[in-house]
Amino acid sequence: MNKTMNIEKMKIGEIAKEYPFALSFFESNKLDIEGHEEETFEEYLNGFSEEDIEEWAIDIEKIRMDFVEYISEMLEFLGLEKDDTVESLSILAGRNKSGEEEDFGSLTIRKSEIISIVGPTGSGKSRLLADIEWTANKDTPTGRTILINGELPDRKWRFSSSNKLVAQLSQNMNFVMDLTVREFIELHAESRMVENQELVVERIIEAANNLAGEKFSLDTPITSLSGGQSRALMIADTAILSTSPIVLIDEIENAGIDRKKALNLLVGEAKIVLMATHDPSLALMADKRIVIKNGGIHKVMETDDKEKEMLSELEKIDRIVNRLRADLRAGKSMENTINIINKLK
Ligand SMILES: Nc1ncnc2c1ncn2[C@@H]1O[C@H](COP(=O)(O)OP(=O)(O)OP(=O)(O)O)[C@@H](O)[C@H]1O
Repeated sequence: MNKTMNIEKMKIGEIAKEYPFALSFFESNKLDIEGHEEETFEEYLNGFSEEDIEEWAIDIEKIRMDFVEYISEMLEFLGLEKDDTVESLSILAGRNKSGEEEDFGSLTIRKSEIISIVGPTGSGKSRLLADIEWTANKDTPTGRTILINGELPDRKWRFSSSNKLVAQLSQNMNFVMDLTVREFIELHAESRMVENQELVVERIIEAANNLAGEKFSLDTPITSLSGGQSRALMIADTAILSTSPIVLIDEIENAGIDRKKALNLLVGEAKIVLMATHDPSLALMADKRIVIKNGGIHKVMETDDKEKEMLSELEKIDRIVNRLRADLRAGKSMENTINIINKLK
């Protein structure tokens, strides 16, 4: 459906919120909309007196038509007229580091699928994530192409900041801004135009503290968060605030947070999730894994039933290692945990 059809029936305040670029139309036409937020654009135009119209040589009918056309052109330019749902993401083969063609042809990942990316250090896992983030079109070192819903993606995904295709969680999380945790979350919530900000802030801090070992508060300056805490904050923030249909995760393992909880939080909704990992349990939580070798996609493997069965065993081992880590961090002897392990044998 054409979204501009009802624009004249929308209140000016709503227009400004939904189509921020409309403000530059009002400005360039010297239309002062302040205080008229509750009126529709039609009512606003009808509100001009005969004297105003004469004095300012306002052509009401022309402004009305120009406005509808402007909004419609902007929406088309930004690609917002189309349906936004991302059903699938496809990777079309490029070349490995030696310049040889990748031979997997193409790989299509559908909504709600989790894909892990594995391979030796330096093999090109982050490069693949970067290709997806940039929606590569043979314009990255790998020569790969990324399709969304089977087509070359729209321009809007590269340019829009509030409507991003991809939410990226990377290894390095260096905050330089002088903000408290609360201010940081509020800033994000504002830019995403969420309603009920206070509730969202509370949910994010709660989820973040649920992932991080050492708790932090809303008044903590973000620059004094530890690596694990800032990672936990970013994960909770992305999971709860981000509307991006694709989530890319570069190594959650070394962050000192509960990785499995983090993954569950991120995967909660119908999203496409790709994560680079060296961790067997995380890799087994994925439906498929992409094996990278020498910069190229070497093969794509399904997680088979035998491996899935192993997952619960692996989780037991992880729990023991986590316990030992907690002992270690708290300055306790690890003997107690070791005794428990021995009893389980
Ligand atoms: N197909 C390719 N063609 C050319 N350069 C590539 C290709 N794939 C990866 N590279 C380059 O190789 C380098 C290492 O890749 P990358 O950082 O993606 O490795 P990684 O697997 O993520 O490593 P780590 O496990 O250490 O994080 C990067 O500079 C990347 O741009």
